[in-house]
Amino acid sequence: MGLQRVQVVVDLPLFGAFTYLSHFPVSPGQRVAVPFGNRQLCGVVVTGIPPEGLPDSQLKQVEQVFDSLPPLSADFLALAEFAAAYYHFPLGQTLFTALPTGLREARDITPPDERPYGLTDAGLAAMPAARQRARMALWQALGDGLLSQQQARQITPQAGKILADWLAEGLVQRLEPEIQPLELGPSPQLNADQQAALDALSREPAGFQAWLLHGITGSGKTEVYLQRIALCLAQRQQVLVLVPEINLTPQLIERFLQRFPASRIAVQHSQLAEGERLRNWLDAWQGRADIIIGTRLSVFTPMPRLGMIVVDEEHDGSFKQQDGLRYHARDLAIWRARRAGIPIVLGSATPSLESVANVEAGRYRQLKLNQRAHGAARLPTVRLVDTRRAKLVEGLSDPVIKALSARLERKEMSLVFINRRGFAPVLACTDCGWTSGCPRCSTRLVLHLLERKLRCHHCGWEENVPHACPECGAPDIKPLGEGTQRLESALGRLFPAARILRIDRDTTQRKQAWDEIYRKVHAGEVDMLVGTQMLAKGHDFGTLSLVTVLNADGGLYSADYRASERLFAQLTQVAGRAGRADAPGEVLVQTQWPEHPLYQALVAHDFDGFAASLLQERRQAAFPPSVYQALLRADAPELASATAFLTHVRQQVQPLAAELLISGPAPALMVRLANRERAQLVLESANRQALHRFLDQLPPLLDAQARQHGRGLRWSLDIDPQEM
Ligand SMILES: Nc1ncnc2c1ncn2[C@@H]1O[C@H](COP(=O)(O)OP(=O)(O)OP(=O)(O)O)[C@@H](O)[C@H]1O
Ligand SMILES: [Zn+2]
Repeated sequence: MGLQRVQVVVDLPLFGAFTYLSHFPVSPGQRVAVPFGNRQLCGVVVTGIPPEGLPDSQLKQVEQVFDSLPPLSADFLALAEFAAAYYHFPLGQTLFTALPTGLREARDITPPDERPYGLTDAGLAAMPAARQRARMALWQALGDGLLSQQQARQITPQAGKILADWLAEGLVQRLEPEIQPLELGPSPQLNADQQAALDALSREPAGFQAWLLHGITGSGKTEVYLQRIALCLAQRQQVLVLVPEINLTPQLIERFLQRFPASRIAVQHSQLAEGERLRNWLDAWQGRADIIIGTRLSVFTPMPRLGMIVVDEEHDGSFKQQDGLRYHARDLAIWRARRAGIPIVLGSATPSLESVANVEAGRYRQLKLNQRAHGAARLPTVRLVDTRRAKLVEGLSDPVIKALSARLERKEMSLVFINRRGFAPVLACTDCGWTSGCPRCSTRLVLHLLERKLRCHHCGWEENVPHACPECGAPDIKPLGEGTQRLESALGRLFPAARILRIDRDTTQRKQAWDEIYRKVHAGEVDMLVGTQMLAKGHDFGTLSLVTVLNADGGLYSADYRASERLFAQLTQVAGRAGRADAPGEVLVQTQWPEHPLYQALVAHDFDGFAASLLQERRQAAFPPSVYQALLRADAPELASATAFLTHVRQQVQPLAAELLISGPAPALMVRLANRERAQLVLESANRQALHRFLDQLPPLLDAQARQHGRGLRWSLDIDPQEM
């Protein structure tokens, strides 16, 4: 075999592949060790024709081929190539993001051979002497059927050594494991909506189809997934289930284990120990795992027998990665399902407007679950408490205090929800309801208290903070959504006897935190749960009968045009924790704007109406999903350099930007982060192809421009950005 030229990518921020010579036969997807500068790096061979021209003498050579594992599959490479192209990110870094850490290093990985042992004909005839107890026991057990390494070790601790000897002597052989017949744990009788959804999902001929399973909170969406997954497993297909970070609870995994006791379920998330993540990844790739449940990064897990993808809580923000490869796992999952020719089910009680628009456009088909699944459970009654005229004690209105005491007396659990999430502060007049809007964009101006400025984070408009309301002249204008931190201790003072459990990022850091929370809740050791948005996700707390929401208004008039979509989803989800069992649920929302359409829709449980009006607004204002956006971010030690860089870029690219609208530079919502200051350009177009054709040309140009602006400057592109 002579020298072969191959294209290799490495884990560095460099676009394009590098050409190497190889003495070894290699194919795309093979991991190799290559010299790079004065280091040795792990590389992955990719498809693509090496450029002509360079003489062999100028090329370096592949130093090693890691061939204990087969090359990465064509499907895996294709997904990475698509992600790199779509997110305009270097292919090398994209590929390495998609790999588990163990495979990112320049070393060979030998997967454990998990095939069981069986006796050969020679082995069958070679009965050990009776005094060799261990050998005899093992030989007899093998006579009854195949044994895994682990089962053999349970028979005798010397099994490893004995089996290795016998393998060398040809007395045993390693065989493909027997396929376990599918076993199903007990499942409830589906209600009519669930059955109709399952029938629709099962009736379709094989092939790609995106489904939106839109079911109210507690309507039994998970049950529909489980029963549809059973059909895949019965056909020996693998299933990928993507869930938001916070929903990957032991309870969820337990539910899968109980339903599919004989199937192999592997978990993938970033907190998993490196070894376990690699093992699970290999199990998926080599077809041993039947079900992969994981967070966004598991969308890349190679699965040769993939038969269906489920994306639970598809609206959840954690599916979008916010740094490095800024991918959206739901969107990549759709691409993957299309390429594989399989169905994908997106589930939510509050689908994203993107998905609602895709249903309208006929790209997705919608299935609805309109009733709660559990026996007599109903959606909770939602009431608004007008706080404009009410007297508040420690931020709590009289109806809220009364409702909390009533639950305490009845020994039912309540949830007090505080929205601490940083909705950027917007000024509002408490008299007439005026809020600080941008004169040039349909967004709100953000209050920067230190500089006493109002700024638009879309176009960069800036003005001084007014002393009185520009609309009605009242002096009482103040930022929305302030002051809730002290709530927990306030509740403690108001209800000294109550057992209060606070749930937020701090209290759920530890690994077992959620287990402990569930244990306490289900043991009846909690009267009031106090918490932030983490509580709004798909938890099932059983006996919860009251939810109170104290300071949601901040999200109503936020500078971020997605804020009302998020707020509605969040309130619907948190309200949905109430009344899931037999006790009817009640939700009280304190607000200064009870007339606001968002709250009216919440009271009426009218997701469809509210989503339609939001979509209408987005179309009028030309915001996503009616246009496609990309953000060009720059950061530097000082805002001025980031802004100057973007101004130059803008001047330079303007002639290329037909069919595009470029806005900015504007400071980012959070200007200062980790001692760097950030600004951005918004690039948008109603034509996705035009936007991407434009973006294709950007990286080299940005690199060149950045070099002129000195070392301190960094840029990044965010395609379909979720945070402005
Ligand atoms: N057909 C059914 N009959 C009785 N109980 C059911 C049925 N389907 C689901 N359940 C139960 O109802 C509860 C809610 O179901 P599930 O968790 O599947 O709903 P969900 O729609 O995924 O909920 P959410 O999105 O609000 O978290 C669970 O306790 C589940 O076991
Ligand atoms: Zn503006």
